[in-house]
Amino acid sequence: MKRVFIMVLDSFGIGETQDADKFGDVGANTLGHIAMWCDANRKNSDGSKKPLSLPNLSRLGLGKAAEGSCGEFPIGLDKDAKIIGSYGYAQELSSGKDTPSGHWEIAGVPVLFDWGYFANKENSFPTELLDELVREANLPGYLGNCHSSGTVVLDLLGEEHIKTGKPIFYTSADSVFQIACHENTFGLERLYELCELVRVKLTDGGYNIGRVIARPFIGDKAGEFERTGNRHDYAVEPPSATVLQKLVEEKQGEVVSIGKIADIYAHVGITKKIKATGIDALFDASLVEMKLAKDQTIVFTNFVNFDSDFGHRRNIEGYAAALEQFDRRLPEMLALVEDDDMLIITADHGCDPSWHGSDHTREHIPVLIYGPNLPVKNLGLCATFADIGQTVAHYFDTSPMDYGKALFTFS
Ligand SMILES: O=P(O)(O)O[C@H]1O[C@H](CO)[C@@H](O)[C@H]1O
Ligand SMILES: [Mn+2]
Ligand SMILES: [Mn+2]
Repeated sequence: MKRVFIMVLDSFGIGETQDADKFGDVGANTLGHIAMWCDANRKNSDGSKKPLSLPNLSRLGLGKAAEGSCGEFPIGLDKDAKIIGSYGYAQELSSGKDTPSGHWEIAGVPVLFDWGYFANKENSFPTELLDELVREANLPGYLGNCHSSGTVVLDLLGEEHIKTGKPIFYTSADSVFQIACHENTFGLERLYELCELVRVKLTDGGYNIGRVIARPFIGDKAGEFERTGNRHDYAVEPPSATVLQKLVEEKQGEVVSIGKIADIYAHVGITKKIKATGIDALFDASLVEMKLAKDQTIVFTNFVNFDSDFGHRRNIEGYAAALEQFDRRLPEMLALVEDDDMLIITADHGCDPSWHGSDHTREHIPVLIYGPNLPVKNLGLCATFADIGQTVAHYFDTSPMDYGKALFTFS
């Protein structure tokens, strides 16, 4: 039975890439800096040090992959862990350090063109586009129109939004048009409709923007607003067939999306979609689908919370605790990996919570691959995230991907 389980820890980078200077990210290291922070700051109740503890990811080779990536073993992780899988680190060929680029490249399709960006920090969106939106969606106006962190912008403009009914438009260093609206006062369906309109305008207008993101929230006043699990991403389609699409079309296989995966691939090459909110719920859903998975199936989960709740929020302590929570549950997942299966634990970019600003960071991703019948070896540097997609293509014996090299041979 052939099954692949891909777990993306969204934003879990393990050290700067060679081209990090182009992104202002020289020195960024999501895992390394979390580990350093824990070693320096975290204490047990008796006052003793409480370093980062990831024993199960360490058994999959995380510490050694990170050491390969940046030259330093993450402080606190177990250097002597008995390694049970293959481990390495990958650099990104894609031009951006965003979620779709990272995921598409993992599935064998790097983004070699340049996305469009709204580069201006203030008055970020073109006036003619905003005017059209106001007219066609019958809006009383808009708020924001700037670069911002999505939680900061709520504290700043959430109350005014409730009072005026004007949606909050904002963007970031990514190729995104984000819209925050109150679920009750503005209405969730109305927010989705507005996003759909913006998606059409951006595509038809040739803006080349990767995603429109609906950011619904609840609460009554600044400091108490909360974003809900009803976030919805409207992505463009990958430029060519991903390994997901090849498995479905060439082998009549199944691809089960858990969390944001379906949205990220614009629903192309996905046969089943499960939504879940929070690391535990995403983990639970992954276990359920792994148990149900038949031959020729990929179960593909995106753990968005590492990025959205901790990376962008620059919350080092929270990121560390979330990693430990994931790690504690990992034995439940390892127990479901059968003889011919392949479990891949990886990431889509970095988002160093110790870094300036609130954007992603250009980093290597970990490539941790486990299966009872697979080799245990150091994979070293993978020249592209697409090595993962090519490995999966070889494993399922689909037509090969244009990018990446298979990390193993399969008989
Ligand atoms: O600050 P929030 O709203 O979480 O936004 C972040 O989430 C977007 C999608 O990952 C990124 O482009 C970044 O802007
Ligand atoms: Mn991401
Ligand atoms: Mn992000």
